[in-house]
Amino acid sequence: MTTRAAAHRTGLRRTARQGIARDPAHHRQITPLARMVRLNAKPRTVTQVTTIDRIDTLILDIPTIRGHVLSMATMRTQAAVLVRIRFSDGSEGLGEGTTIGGLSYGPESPESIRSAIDTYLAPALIGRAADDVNGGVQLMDHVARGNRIAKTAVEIALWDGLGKRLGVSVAQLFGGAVHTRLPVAWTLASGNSDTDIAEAEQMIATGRHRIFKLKIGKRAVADDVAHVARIKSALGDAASIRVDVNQTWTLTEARRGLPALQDAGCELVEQPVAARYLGAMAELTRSHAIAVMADEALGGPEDALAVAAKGAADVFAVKIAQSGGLKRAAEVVAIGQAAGLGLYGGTMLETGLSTAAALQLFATVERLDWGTELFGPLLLTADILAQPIIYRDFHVEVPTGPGIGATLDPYKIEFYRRDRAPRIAVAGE
Ligand SMILES: O=C(O)C[C@H]1C=CC(=O)O1
Ligand SMILES: [Mn+2]
Repeated sequence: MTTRAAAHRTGLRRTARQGIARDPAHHRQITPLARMVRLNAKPRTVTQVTTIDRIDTLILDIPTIRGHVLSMATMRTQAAVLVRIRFSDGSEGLGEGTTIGGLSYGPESPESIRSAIDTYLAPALIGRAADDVNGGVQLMDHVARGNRIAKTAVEIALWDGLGKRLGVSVAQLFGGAVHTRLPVAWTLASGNSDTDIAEAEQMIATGRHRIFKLKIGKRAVADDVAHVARIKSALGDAASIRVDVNQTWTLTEARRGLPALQDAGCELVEQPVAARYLGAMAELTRSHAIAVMADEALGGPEDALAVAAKGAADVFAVKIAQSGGLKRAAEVVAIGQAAGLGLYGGTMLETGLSTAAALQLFATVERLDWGTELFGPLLLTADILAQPIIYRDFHVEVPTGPGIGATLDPYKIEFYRRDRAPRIAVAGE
C-alpha cells in the first residue's frame, strides 16, 4: 500500500504545504495530538534495546590446597577463564569456564577456551540484544563446533546479566528454585590412603562432607581396590564412598574392578572406561549392582540421549561446562529424568563463580539422588568471591541475590590473573 492510500484508509490526508492533516470527512484541521488520539497511536518513544557491548576474558591461576592426584594428571593449580560482559545499559554479567589438568581431561584447554571466546564467540555476539540469551546460545552453536566450555563461560555471563537486569536469580529464570541447599561430596585424591582417611575424618567431624569420591585408575586394579577398601573400612557407615576412574580401565579391568569395588562397600563407579565405549558401559551397567555413572561420555544432550538409549549408565554426572552451558545442562537433566536415571550435580572444579551458576540450575532440579560435588572453591587456596559460597551441615547453600548470586573480590582477581604485571621486589618490604 502507498503512503497516500494508507492515509486515505485512515481517513487522513497530508496537505503539501503545512504538513498537517485534514480529516476529509469533517474538513477540519487536526493537530498532531488529535491525530494520535484519532489513530489510537501511542506517543512515539524510542525504545532502546539493551545490547551486548563488550566481552572481556582473562585467565586466573589459583593454587590448590594440596596436589589433586587424578589418573590423567596431578593438579597443583586450577586455571579459570573468567568472562565479563558489559551491556549497553551499564549492566554486567560474569561467567567462568574451567577444565582439569590442561589438555589431559578433554579437548579444551584454558588457553583454547579463552581464544575461542576472544576470536570467534565474542565478535559474533557483540551488538546483539542482551536479553536474547537463547538466540545467543544458538548463534554460538552456529559459529563454533564443540568448544562447550567456552560457550558455557559466555552463556553464564548472559544469564547473569539478564537476571541482574530483571532483579531475579538465574534459578528464577529457569522456573524457580525447589532447593535452598544441596548435599555436597568431597574428592579424596591426595595420592595416599592414610592422608585420605585423615582428610575424610576431619571433613566428617567438621560437618563439611560425608560423601567421598576417590580418584583411582592410576595404579593396578587390585591396588586401587585395596585403597578403596581401606578407606571404607576406616570410615564405616558414616561415609558414602564412590570412585572415579576417569576413563582409564579397559573393559577387562573394569569387569574385575566393579565387583571387587562393590564388595569393598563402594556405591558407585564413575566413567570406568573410555567415554566412547558405550557398549562396554552398557555391559557394566547391566552386569553389576554397583551404580555406573557417565561423566566424560556426556558432552551435551545428544550424548545424553545416546547414553540413555544404550543403557550405558545408571546415573548422569551433569556438568554445566561439559554440557555446553546451563540451558544444555537442563536438557541433559531432562533426558536423564525421562530415562529414569539417577542424577548428580558434577563439577569441573570451578571457582565460586561457576559453582554459583551450577547451583542456580541444580536448585531447580526435582531430584538429585546422588547429590552434588560442587566443592570447587574449597580445593583452592583463595576464594575469588566477595561473599564465598556457604558450606555447612554437609550441604552447599544456593546463593541468593540477582543473577548467579556472585560478585568478585577485585583484589583476588588482580592477584591471580595470569597476565598481571610482574611484582617488583622492593628491598625492605
Ligand atoms: O569428575 C571429574 O572427573 C573431575 C572432577 C570432579 C571432582 C574432582 O575431584 O575432579
Ligand atoms: Mn569424573
